[in-house]
Amino acid sequence: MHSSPAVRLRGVTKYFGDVVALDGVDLDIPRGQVHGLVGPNGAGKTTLLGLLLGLSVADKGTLEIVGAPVDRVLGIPDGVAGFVDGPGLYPSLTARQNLMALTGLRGRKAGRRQAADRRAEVDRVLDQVGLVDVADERLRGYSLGMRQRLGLAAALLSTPQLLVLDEPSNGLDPAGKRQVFRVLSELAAQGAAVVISSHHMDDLAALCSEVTLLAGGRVVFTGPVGKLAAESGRLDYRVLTSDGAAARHVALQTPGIEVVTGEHLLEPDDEAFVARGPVGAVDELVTRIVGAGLALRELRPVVSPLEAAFLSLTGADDPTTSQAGVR
Ligand SMILES: Nc1ncnc2c1ncn2[C@@H]1O[C@H](COP(=O)(O)OP(=O)(O)OP(=O)(O)O)[C@@H](O)[C@H]1O
Repeated sequence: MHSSPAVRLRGVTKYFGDVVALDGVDLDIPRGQVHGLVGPNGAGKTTLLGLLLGLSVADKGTLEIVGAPVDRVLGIPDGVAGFVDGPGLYPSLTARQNLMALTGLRGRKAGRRQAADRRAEVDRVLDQVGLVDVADERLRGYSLGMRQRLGLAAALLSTPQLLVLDEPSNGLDPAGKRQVFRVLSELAAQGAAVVISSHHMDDLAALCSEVTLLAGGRVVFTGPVGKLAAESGRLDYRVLTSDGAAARHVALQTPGIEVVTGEHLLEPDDEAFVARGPVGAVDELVTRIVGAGLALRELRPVVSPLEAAFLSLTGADDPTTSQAGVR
């Protein structure tokens, strides 16, 4: 077993001209987990992924990947695979030809390998990502989701200890997403670290054991998803009862509960209302509604706990902006 984390950053700073894209980032990402990077636009997520992939170098600080210090030179560190801005593959070749070409390149580095071994490896990764049936079609005709899967297959060829992906579910249908998530989870279960960046809170909640929240180039939070959700002081719940007016009155009398108004939060003529408060106050509200002889027909978070934490920690949790999370 390896004791070093998959990623260790200390004081990492990256400038683009006057812009500070990363500002003194300290971060440890353990092996054996899918780790999510989340944050508003321009937070520094892609910049961080680029450093892990050796696409750029830090201006200050130190970076260690799978136990080895990263020098200030461009180039993908040993044991790392992945891509940002889409996988760089040849559109005029088939999926299988692309992957064979990649194993050929690697073969040159690691000594010649038998063509049969390479073919078996290519078949293995094609099967993992569900592209066997279309493996002999040219990429030119591939959809975005198929290209994403092929990019993942290419990354898996090297059995990475650190896999880095930007929005891995882009373009994937629900079945494709499930398959890709299973592959990522299996890789993590085998001891690798998988670092993904995403704006999709549902995906992050489903896939990641830990997340790092970046804002303005700084780490605002890093740790288990459950802990992040708990940091969100207040949650918004849609409350539907047998008597909207009476329940609203009960809510207004319940300590810690605020009734959030705003047409954007509800359907027109909706009997429901939105109650905002910490979990304990919402518990009390439910008890009071039932105690008042009203039937509670629905109680559901308006945004997921992860999204609520994101909004609160990045300072975007006023009612106007939280409507972005309302479906
Ligand atoms: N090549 C570049 N040249 C100049 N500025 C850059 C460059 N790359 C990133 N930046 C700037 O650095 C900051 C961080 O950008 P980055 O792309 O890392 O954010 P992000 O969190 O990935 O955002 P998004 O969610 O929009 O993809 C932004 O202010 C961005 O404009």
